Amino acid sequence: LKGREFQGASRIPSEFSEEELVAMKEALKGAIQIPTVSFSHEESNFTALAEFGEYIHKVFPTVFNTSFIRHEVVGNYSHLFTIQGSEPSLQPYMLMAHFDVVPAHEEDWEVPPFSGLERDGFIHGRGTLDNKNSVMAILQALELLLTRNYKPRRSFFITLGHDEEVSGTNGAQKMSTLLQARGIQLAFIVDECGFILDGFIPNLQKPFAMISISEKGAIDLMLQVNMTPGHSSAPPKETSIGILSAALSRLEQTPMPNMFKSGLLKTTLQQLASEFSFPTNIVLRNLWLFGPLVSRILERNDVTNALIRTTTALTMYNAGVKVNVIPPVAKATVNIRIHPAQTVVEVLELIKNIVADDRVQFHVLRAFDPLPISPIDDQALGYQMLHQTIQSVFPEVNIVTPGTCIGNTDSRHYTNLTTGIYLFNPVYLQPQDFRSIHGINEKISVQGYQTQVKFIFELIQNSDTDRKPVPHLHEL
Ligand SMILES: CCCCCCCC/C=C\CCCCCCCC(=O)N[C@@H](CCCCN)C(=O)O
Ligand SMILES: [Zn+2]
Ligand SMILES: [Zn+2]
Repeated sequence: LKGREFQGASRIPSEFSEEELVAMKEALKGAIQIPTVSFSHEESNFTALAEFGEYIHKVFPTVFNTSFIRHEVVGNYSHLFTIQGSEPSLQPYMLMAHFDVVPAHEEDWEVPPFSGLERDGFIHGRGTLDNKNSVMAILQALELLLTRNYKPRRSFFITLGHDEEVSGTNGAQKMSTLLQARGIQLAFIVDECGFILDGFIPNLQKPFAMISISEKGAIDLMLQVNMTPGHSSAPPKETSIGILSAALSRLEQTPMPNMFKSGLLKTTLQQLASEFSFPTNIVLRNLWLFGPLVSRILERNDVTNALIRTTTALTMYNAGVKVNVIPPVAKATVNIRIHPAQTVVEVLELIKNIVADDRVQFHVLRAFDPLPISPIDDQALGYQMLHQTIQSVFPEVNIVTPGTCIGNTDSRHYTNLTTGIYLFNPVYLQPQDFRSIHGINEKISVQGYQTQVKFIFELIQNSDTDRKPVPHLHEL
């Protein structure tokens, strides 16, 4: 299946001049230098968000001056591009990314987080993986295609959110509402989260591509205990702090059920079996027998544990007004990430049973179910387009597997427009890179970024196909 070649249109090779390669990385560096930080729902660096809009106008002039591309600013800072294809019968698709970033504490970094400095072949800074790399790579690939006189057959949208890190309610949610009002239905969406994973599984030497086809749900839950205040010189047997702490400790010490049996990680491991030598390959091929053993091993690692169960993180605690006053109220907030095989209602019930104390009140601050699981069969255009493009751009990657995003992305605001949501950032990710996302020393290799541009350049052309995807060989 080769997109444009099948249509008789000549395919534009993904080859870039030295000058273009340099311009690519310089454009990303400039984007990193704009501190588009989302601090909270109320507080963002609005000046930087506006500056980012001016910046993309400057570095991608062709995108903004092409007759078949419509650009709109939504929610003051987010960007919606409608790229009109020549074949209206082909259902459009959408490429997504976000350009807000989480804060960075400069002192902890080896290289200033908003410097975009290039060192040892890497571009350093907040947003180089999450997710300005995608914002810039999408626009860059389109700019390069347009300068080669590309005109798509299949229409597509590009949405660039400005508030993903604080829920996407002003950006993605508004763009979704706007597209819905226009009657748009999408063949598929591609957003951040999956990667080419390298070094996440012990004894697996080779990298593999994981396309997330669902993402976990979430609950922000506030627990509160009210008690009568009084003098600390004659304390009661139990205080609000003690009762709440005991409840929180029970939550931390009682893991949610292991859902390995009904999760996607099982499929991933079965697909990876052939990459291992004896006896791991036999174990992974026979998970009906070795499943309990394997899932116990997966529980030991924080990332794989997050993939097999709902997790409960104690993130905020507040109590006490003065050292000699028994506090009237203690509050804590727990951030829960729901496994795709469970729901908000089920998890809340489990939480209440674990806490098992009527003095603890529960206030749900925000909750949403996991995303539905997107199809990956031979007719699933989005999955097949990504699969095909991975095979051509990363020929060294043998295995492409579906997975679950353990975080949340803006894509969850678009479930009204499509059933095919695929989360894949075409970049190599090692465990230390994973820790740099929202952590310190986030960076991307220059070559990795240039390959990401190439990937999108090819993905856009591949998506021009009007054929149903042909069956591919399964790894199983
Ligand atoms: C055997 C397989 C091993 C798999 C290893 C998986 C490695 C995980 C790879 C990537 C995960 C990166 C997650 C980044 C996307 C998350 C985006 C994010 O941080 N979103 C925020 C949204 C906040 C919205 C407001 N509350 C979040 O989830 O907190
Ligand atoms: Zn992100
Ligand atoms: Zn993030």
